Amino acid sequence: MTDLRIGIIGVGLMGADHAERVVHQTSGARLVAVSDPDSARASALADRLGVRTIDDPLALIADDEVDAVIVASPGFAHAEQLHACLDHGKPVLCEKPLTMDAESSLRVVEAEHKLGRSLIQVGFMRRFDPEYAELKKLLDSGDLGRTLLLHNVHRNKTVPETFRSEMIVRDSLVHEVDVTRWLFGEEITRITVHAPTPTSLVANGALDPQFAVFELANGAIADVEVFVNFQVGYEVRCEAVGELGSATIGLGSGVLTRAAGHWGGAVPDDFRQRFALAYDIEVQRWVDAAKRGEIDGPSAWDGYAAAAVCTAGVESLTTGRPIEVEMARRGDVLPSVQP
Ligand SMILES: NC(=O)c1ccc[n+]([C@@H]2O[C@H](COP(=O)([O-])OP(=O)(O)OC[C@H]3O[C@@H](n4cnc5c(N)ncnc54)[C@H](O)[C@@H]3O)[C@@H](O)[C@H]2O)c1
Ligand SMILES: O[C@H]1[C@H](O)[C@@H](O)[C@H](O)[C@@H](O)[C@H]1O
Repeated sequence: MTDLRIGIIGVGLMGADHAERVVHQTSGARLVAVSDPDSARASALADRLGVRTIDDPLALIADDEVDAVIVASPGFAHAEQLHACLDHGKPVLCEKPLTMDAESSLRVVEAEHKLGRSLIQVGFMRRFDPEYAELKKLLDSGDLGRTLLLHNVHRNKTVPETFRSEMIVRDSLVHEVDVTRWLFGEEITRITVHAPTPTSLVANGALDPQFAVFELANGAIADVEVFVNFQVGYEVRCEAVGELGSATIGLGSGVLTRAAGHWGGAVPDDFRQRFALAYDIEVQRWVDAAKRGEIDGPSAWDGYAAAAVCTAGVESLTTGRPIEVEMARRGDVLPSVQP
């Protein structure tokens, strides 16, 4: 079968990483074009990888040589670019978040449903991380009994100055929203986001760290510490507590060294090292599925559900109150899709 010809929109940290992945790691796919308003950045990458630049992202989506699109622009640009992909019938792997709020995400879900084809996969890559996948398998096996609690830690070394309190919910906490829904197979019905004393090391007034509590439809609870200016490095941990035992992932059990009066290992700098394998698997499975006219991963509905929880999360952060999550009923929005 011929290669899937891919165009990438937004080639900052994540888009450039995906570009290298498509060129060097992914079989059955070929990178043909990139687009970024920072034209120097786009040209430098395109020259190095031997592909075209197309200034206007919507022109990249419409381009005849592009079969499928990876959207790695900032979240505020996703809605317009996703609708354009749907209008042109092109499969798209869209980095999280699907869009910045529940309402615009629901419009995307509805537009895709109208087409009658699943064209959108959302970049919730933790579902492809071997440790998370093993945890999911263990919980589904029932060996730990019913899962009652989930404790999560999500720390970034630093984030850009522009990353403010709301972004911590919509762009960072959104990962735990997705893994919680996925691990439990249940919706989050209520969210409370607490803002403890912020770190003094950020000058933009961001409420960082945050501590969120998710209440699920089945009565289970998940908690999340999200701290995006932790200084040390990238840490993502998750402990599930069941009736018969617990399981923890993300302890960084790489090489431990003992030398000169110290022992220890390395902490990755950011997500590109910690989740490298997850991104590789995610992109390969998306390419394989796109060639079959399918998706193989989190759907637009999953992106919408996460956006609905984060919309309530931002309200909780600003009011200090627990907020009920308002989510459309799946059967009303997607009448012809199995529950
Ligand atoms: N799955 C993950 O673990 C992961 C990790 C990092 C980022 N992300 C997601 O990837 C996306 C990009 O994040 P990043 O960290 O690479 O950000 P970044 O700021 O490093 O890069 C964003 C790029 O998009 C370009 N851009 C700005 N406006 C644009 C527009 N309207 N159209 C096209 N390009 C535009 C910028 O010039 C920049 O080059 C976000 O949605 C983010 O949440 C996901
Ligand atoms: O966009 C990034 C990305 O999604 C990372 O995986 C997450 O750890 C960061 O907090 C977020 O800012």
